[in-house]
Amino acid sequence: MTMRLDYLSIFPGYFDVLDISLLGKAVDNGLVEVHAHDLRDWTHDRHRTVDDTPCGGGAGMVMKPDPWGEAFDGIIGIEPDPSVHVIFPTPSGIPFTQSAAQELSTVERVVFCCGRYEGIDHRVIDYARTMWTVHELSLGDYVLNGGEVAALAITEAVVRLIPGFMGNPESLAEESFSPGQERLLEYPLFTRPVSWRGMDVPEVLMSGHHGRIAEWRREESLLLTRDRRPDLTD
Ligand SMILES: NC(=O)c1ccno1
Repeated sequence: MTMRLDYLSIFPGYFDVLDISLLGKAVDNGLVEVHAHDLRDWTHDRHRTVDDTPCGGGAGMVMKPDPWGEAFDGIIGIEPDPSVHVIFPTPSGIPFTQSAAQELSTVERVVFCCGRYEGIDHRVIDYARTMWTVHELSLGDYVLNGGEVAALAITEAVVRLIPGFMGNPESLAEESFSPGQERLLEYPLFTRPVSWRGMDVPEVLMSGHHGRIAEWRREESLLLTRDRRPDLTD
């Protein structure tokens, strides 16, 4: 399966980075197909206007619905299709989690709608919900200047889970938040040299005793999770 990823933004250049590293390799080996679009290509005035003042007053500008609607028509189509997943990165979205990344890694088409200014006219989201499967997703309780960086983060979290993307799928099994990890944070990692600036790799990790190593790692994960993310252990 090839996953098609579309990005709608007034700064499509943000997505040039997807040609680099593993994501670039995923494109080269046909796992993903990436299309970045400039929302202004669906405007019709000299200034290629995409925003206007908010109805009801308030600071800043709101993204007009018209360019979004025409871009949807051109990029996705005018027929409803729930197999298309449309993502609006927004601080008011539901928290984006590893399980959401896992679910999205199995779909064939994802369209990212990257808002700017104060946000997108809500009718755009309401319209999208009548046509496709919509996700309003938040990376965390903070505000970015737009959805582009969040779209890149979500892309990386999703694409790396596509079968065939990671050279060694085993490396996914023990990461933080991996399925079967009981929502535990990953244990501390070490490699050679065994001694570095007066600090040594924990002896148990050099013992070759797999049972003890597994026990040490689980204990470290439990301690780390309890300390940093007690919410995960509820
Ligand atoms: N917190 C977020 O995910 C976000 C997306 C756009 N601005 O903030």
